[in-house]
Amino acid sequence: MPVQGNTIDFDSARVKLGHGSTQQRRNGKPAATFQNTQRNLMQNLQTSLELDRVLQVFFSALQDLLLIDSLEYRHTSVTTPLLFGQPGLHRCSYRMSHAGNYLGELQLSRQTRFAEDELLSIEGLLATLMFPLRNALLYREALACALNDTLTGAGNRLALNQNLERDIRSSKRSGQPLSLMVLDVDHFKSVNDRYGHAYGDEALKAMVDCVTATLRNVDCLYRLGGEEFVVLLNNTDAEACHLVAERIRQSIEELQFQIDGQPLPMTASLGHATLRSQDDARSLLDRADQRMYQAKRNGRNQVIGTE
Ligand SMILES: Nc1nc2c(ncn2[C@@H]2O[C@H](COP(=O)(O)OP(=O)(O)OP(=O)(O)O)[C@@H](O)[C@H]2O)c(=O)[nH]1
Repeated sequence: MPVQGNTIDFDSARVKLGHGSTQQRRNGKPAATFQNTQRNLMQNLQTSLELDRVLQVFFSALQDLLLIDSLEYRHTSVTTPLLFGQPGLHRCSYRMSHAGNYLGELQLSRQTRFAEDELLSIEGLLATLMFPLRNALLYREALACALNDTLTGAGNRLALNQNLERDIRSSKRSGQPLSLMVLDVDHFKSVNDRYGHAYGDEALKAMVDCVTATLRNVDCLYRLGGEEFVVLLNNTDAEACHLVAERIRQSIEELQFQIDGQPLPMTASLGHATLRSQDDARSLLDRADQRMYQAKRNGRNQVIGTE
């Protein structure tokens, strides 16, 4: 597939912007088209800090000016590339950076080859995208910091509160079941006491990786605090939740975590609960929590899902 590649540092792109704006004449379109597009783009890009939205606005503006079939955006912080439109045969791609900061890779495509003056237009508009894109990436990063536990990368309590409220509303509206489980690592104090806090941290991270690997992409793990975690399972009834909880319990038991080459056996106790019509976030969490304590009292390393 033919690719016209470019590395674009936005400082130099801004120089090209002046050049491009005087030369924009495509298929008989008046020069004002580029300037109008750019002016509209400037205004519309101010309306959102969401990366998806910013790129969608940019894609629409490009399509106003040029024939473009698709836009694909990749960045190390974005797990799945963001794709708008249907990819065509010919592509031009840009690796974007500003003041030494990597801003991602953007690829445009269509069925016919891009002409030089079109590439100039694209670069001119890319310069307009620079600050909104940088701000959207910073916003994303700030959100991730605000909503994730810094040690383990699991969601934090704020994220749990937000998502649980949202999921309860959606479950009550749709009638789809919603379950959650509370997980607490067993005898974790003895890990810290025996090996030190730093190794305790490593053990917690390994446990979180293990639980995450056991979950579907749509299921989320949150750290309530200390060695206590919550897993939120949408569209999941009590029976299915029990199976998932049992799978998690087993995978933690089988986790081959080592400290200085020595195996460190780890287990966890889990309690789960499924949303009832009269439940709110507090009562649902409390019920799962009580069952987790029941599992502790029963001897730990087990799952309890009914009273
Ligand atoms: N390394 C590390 N330890 C933590 C962290 N947060 C909490 N802890 C420790 O986790 C331990 C929890 O101890 P307890 O509440 O007594 O529970 P436990 O020893 O796991 O015993 P049971 O829950 O009854 O099975 C304490 O030693 C805390 O210091 C953390 O971020 N890192």
